[in-house]
Amino acid sequence: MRASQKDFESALRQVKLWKKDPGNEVKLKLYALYKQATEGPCNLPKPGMMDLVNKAKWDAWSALGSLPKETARENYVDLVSSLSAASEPPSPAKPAADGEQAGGDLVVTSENHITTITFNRPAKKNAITTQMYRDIMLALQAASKDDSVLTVLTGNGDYYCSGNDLTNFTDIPPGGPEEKARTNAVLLREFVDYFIDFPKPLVAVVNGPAVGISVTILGLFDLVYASDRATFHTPFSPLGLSPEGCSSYTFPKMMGPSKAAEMLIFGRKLTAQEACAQGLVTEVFPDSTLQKEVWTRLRAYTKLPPNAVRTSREVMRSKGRERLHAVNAEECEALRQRWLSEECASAVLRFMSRKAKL
Ligand SMILES: CCCC/C=C/CC(=O)SCCNC(=O)CCNC(=O)[C@H](O)C(C)(C)COP(=O)(O)OP(=O)(O)OC[C@H]1O[C@@H](n2cnc3c(N)ncnc32)[C@H](O)[C@@H]1OP(=O)(O)O
Repeated sequence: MRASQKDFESALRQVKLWKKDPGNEVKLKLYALYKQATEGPCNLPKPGMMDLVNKAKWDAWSALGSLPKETARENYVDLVSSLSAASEPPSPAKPAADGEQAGGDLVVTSENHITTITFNRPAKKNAITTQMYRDIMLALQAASKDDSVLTVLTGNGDYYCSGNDLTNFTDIPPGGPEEKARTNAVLLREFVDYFIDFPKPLVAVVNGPAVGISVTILGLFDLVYASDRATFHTPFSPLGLSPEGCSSYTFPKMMGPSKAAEMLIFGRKLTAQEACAQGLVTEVFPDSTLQKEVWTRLRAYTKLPPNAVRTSREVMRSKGRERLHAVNAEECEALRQRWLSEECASAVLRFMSRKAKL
């Protein structure tokens, strides 16, 4: 059945009522279909390379070619109705009370003296959004004060985490790319500082492939247990980026400068066994037994005298903390500049256009 002008207007009103941001990809599709339905094919000049947002919008609209206005209107109505019918948006993450589970892109649970923070965006391979960085910091703040002995980070689905959500870079504020780069650098520095200063043992249960920042911060963890399906990938150079999470310091210290260079400069992806041999991973488990073996072990660790555990950790960590803060500051400044580079802009556009399924 063809969508009428009334259906189209009703879909436009419906979009305004959505409580949850549908994400940049959906917004781009809606934008393109709206423009095509109301103005016809795109005949605007192509925006400059660094004007990421307008360039992405232009690409999405232009990709519709000579699609008739009526078909665009119909596709818009169909898209809105399919999205409106989809499941209710999850609630935002919050630090949980004992045993409580919060839904959303981040799930925080606290049970048996273990606080677990789970990346919960499996459809996006658990890519970390700006909100998730903030929610992780809130969760760490709460976990540092609760009665847990250990804090665990893990992922839901086939990935542990695909790193920074690359669409973070498309939402340019009024101050332009410079302001975006500055606020990202502040956010990143604060985020990594939370891991440097966290007072209790941090454990990663790496259930699948890990990319980018989810790999680099592992150098700040006490234990890293990985599935034999996990891989460890830091593709910074291809993205026009440079290392973060203090990895420029922790990785060479842990695996030697040359192995660290292979990962951090040349983007070599490590298997779980290789990462274990390099000291990044504590132990590798068959995927089928990972959960059972790891959680049994962690529960046993929580029975250890908690003050002794904290004291041992503090004496192991305190000496390097100041250095780590300095490294973090330096890495964030380098990244602030990288984010403004054409190399980085092209890489993000490449990723976005790969995904433009309009
Ligand atoms: C402000 C602080 C900044 C800190 C900076 C940190 C630096 C980094 O973390 S750099 C690393 C950034 N991450 C990446 O480069 C990974 C990009 N993703 C991929 O290469 C691939 O998606 C994958 C290898 C992880 C998985 O490939 P696969 O073919 O199996 O699945 P896809 O169809 O590509 O992905 C499914 C779905 O997930 C979306 N997605 C995956 N990763 C990201 C991401 N990092 N950012 C945003 N979205 C991501 C992907 O677009 C797909 O979505 P759709 O199904 O809607 O198309």
